[in-house]
Amino acid sequence: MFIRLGPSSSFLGVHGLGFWLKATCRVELALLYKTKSDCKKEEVRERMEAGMSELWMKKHRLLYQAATRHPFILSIRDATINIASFKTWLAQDYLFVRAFVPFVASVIIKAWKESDESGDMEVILGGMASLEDEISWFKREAANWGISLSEVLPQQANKNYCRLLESLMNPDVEYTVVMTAFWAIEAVYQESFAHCIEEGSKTPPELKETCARWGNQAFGNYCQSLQKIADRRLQKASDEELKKAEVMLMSVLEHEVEFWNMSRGNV
Ligand SMILES: Cc1ncc(CNC=O)c(N)n1
Repeated sequence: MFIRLGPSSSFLGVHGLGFWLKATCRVELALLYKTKSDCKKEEVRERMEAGMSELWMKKHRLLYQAATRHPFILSIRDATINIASFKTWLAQDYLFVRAFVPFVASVIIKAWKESDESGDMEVILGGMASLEDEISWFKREAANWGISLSEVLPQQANKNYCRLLESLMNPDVEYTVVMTAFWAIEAVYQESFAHCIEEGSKTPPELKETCARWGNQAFGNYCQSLQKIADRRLQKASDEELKKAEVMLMSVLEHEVEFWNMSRGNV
């Protein structure tokens, strides 16, 4: 089902990727909304049954695969990973997760103010609570690998991604749009790392704990809860809000690709 992109694939090359994806995806987006009025019955049914998130994952599958089957992830899975790449990712991700905490806090505020379902709060709060454990884990893991986290500086792709998170904290950004982004951010990690612990993977033992952190079933269930919230909101959303959420999903996926690219040290 998934197209494997080889480690040397020029598709994922840093130069031109963002531009190419943006250009093609904008065209796709224009097509979707142009044809809304003559939308086929099956499409309407699919949208109702599958949920918007699943439909968008199919529609943007190349971008989704680029984010969830990145050469960095494939190199963990086939044990060809260069440990320097892993350390770069670990240190950069620690900084990202610290910026992710205030983002999740802002989602809790929006859930409280805007959500039509009281259960959303508990799901998001659960995610927030596990970030405390995650930050401790990053510190322990960094110490094990001899990384001094206080000396790590964010690379450009990390800064860009954190800037996106910060823009989403703006009270003007709708709950539906931030929930779509939140689900996508978590789902990319879940899908990526679950792939590294699937049967047949050759992930080195010293990296298995990292992969299990996001690839485990409980994190998978949590991602499904986020997806359900996003889909419930998307189903009720206006066309304008839907458009914003779809563009946001694509932006998250692009930022995830760029984030993985950092591990190769060529950004
Ligand atoms: C770049 C990135 N994306 C998603 C996650 C997963 N969320 C929290 O841990 C992460 N750690 N880093």
